[in-house]
Order: sequence, then C-alpha cells, then structure tokens
Amino acid sequence: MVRFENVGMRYGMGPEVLRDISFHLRPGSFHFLTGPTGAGKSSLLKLLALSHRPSRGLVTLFDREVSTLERDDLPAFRRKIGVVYQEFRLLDHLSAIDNVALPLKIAGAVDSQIYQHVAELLEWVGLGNQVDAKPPTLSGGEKQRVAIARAIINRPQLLIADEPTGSMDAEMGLRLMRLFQELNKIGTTVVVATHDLDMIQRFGNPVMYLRDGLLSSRSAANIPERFDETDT
Ligand SMILES: Nc1ncnc2c1ncn2[C@@H]1O[C@H](COP(=O)(O)OP(=O)(O)OP(=O)(O)O)[C@@H](O)[C@H]1O
Repeated sequence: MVRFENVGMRYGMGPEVLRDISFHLRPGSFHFLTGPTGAGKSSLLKLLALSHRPSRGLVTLFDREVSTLERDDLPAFRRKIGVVYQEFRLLDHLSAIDNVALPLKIAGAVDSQIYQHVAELLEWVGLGNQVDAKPPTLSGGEKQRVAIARAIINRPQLLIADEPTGSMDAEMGLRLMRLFQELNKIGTTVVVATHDLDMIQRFGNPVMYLRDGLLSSRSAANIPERFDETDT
C-alpha cells in the first residue's frame, strides 16, 4: 500500500526536514503519527498525499513508485486518497454539503445519488443543521468536521488526517476517531497525525514516532510522556 525507502525531504534549498525515512504500511492498517512540534509530521503527510515530492529515496503508493507518475496520472491517484488538512482547506464559496459532495462529483456521480448520502454523513458528524452553511460562518470544530466528511465521503483506500480532532471537544473527537475505525474495518488504510497521547493510548494502534526528521516505530505504551524529555 505504502512504502518509503530511505526518503529525505527538504523545502527548496533548505535543510532536510525528513531524513532516511523507511517504513511500510500494510493495506488495511491504522497508524498514528506523533512527535514534537516541528518534527516533520505534516511534511511526511504531504509526501503521502502526493502534494510534495521526496528530495531523495523512494516512495511507493498503490504499487507505483511516485517519481514514475506522470502529471496525467495524479488525479486518479489522488482520488484514492482522502486528506484531512490541518488548516481544513474548504472552499469558502460552497456550502458544507457542496464541499463534502465535491469528491463524489469529481468522481462522476450524479446529483441524485449524492445528496442524501452526503446529508446523512453530515448528520452523523453532528452538522445536520448546518448543511447549507458556508465555511466562514462555521466554528473551527465545525469546519474540521466538514473537512473530515469530505475526506471520507468516497471511502478512500488511504485516509491521511493531520490533527483531525484538534479543534473539537473530546467527545466529538472520539466519535470521529470511531468513524475512522469503522472505515478502517472495511479496508481503508489510515494514518492519523496527532499530539493527543490520551487518544493514542486509548486506541492502541501502532505509532510512528518522528523526532528531528527521523522516524522510529513504537507501541502506544512506549511514547515519551512529554516530547521534550529525552527519548527512552
Ligand atoms: N512550507 C515550508 N517551507 C519551509 N520549511 C517548512 C515548510 N513547512 C514546514 N517547514 C519546516 O519543516 C519542519 C517540519 O515541519 P512540519 O510542519 O512537517 O512539522 P510537524 O511535526 O507537523 O509540526 P506540528 O506538530 O507543529 O504541526 C519544520 O522545521 C518547519 O519549520
């Protein structure tokens, strides 16, 4: 599903922010990605989301090494990936329901098949009364839930979420993580970047731990309690 081999990444001519990253994600697995602020979590997710290319090493997604992808291949690849961005990236001129419907429309579904399904998902994430609201009128947590609904509406093969529950209360955060779990049970591979150690420990999924651009794998029970402490 996903394979990184000795991957490095830099922004422009800057220093490497990811170094010698190697890992393999099996189809249908569910991993947390954590580590101190600035460790490179969002950068690693950008590589997974095909929004940035590695500066060295090999990234293989869905059995294709990404440097061999042509520009024309990218849309079909991206349709297999659902992304929840830290900064949401909703379209402000579209209503919540139209934001969430967009991936289905791009995939060619006709309106009559879309809207009931989208409305049900918005209801499920607690936004049944806000389907016609535009993002600028929504709170941070509401925007985040629209972004999550948009990322999962077409049951992506790979779901990548950057701090997906950071703007909502703990109860709603748990509800949405359970939604990710359900999606995972029916086959979606999930990677969730989070600082929320309680969440990681509660769910117990394997953890990818980044520090200063270097990756190690951990169990949920073996993450430094405070990231600024020396690693154990
Ligand atoms: N667009 C960019 N241009 C240049 N440097 C960047 C850019 N985005 C991130 N960086 C740098 O890359 C490094 C890793 O940043 P990244 O955002 O991936 O970390 P993070 O682990 O996601 O942090 P946080 O937990 O605060 O979200 C940091 O040193 C950051 O300053």
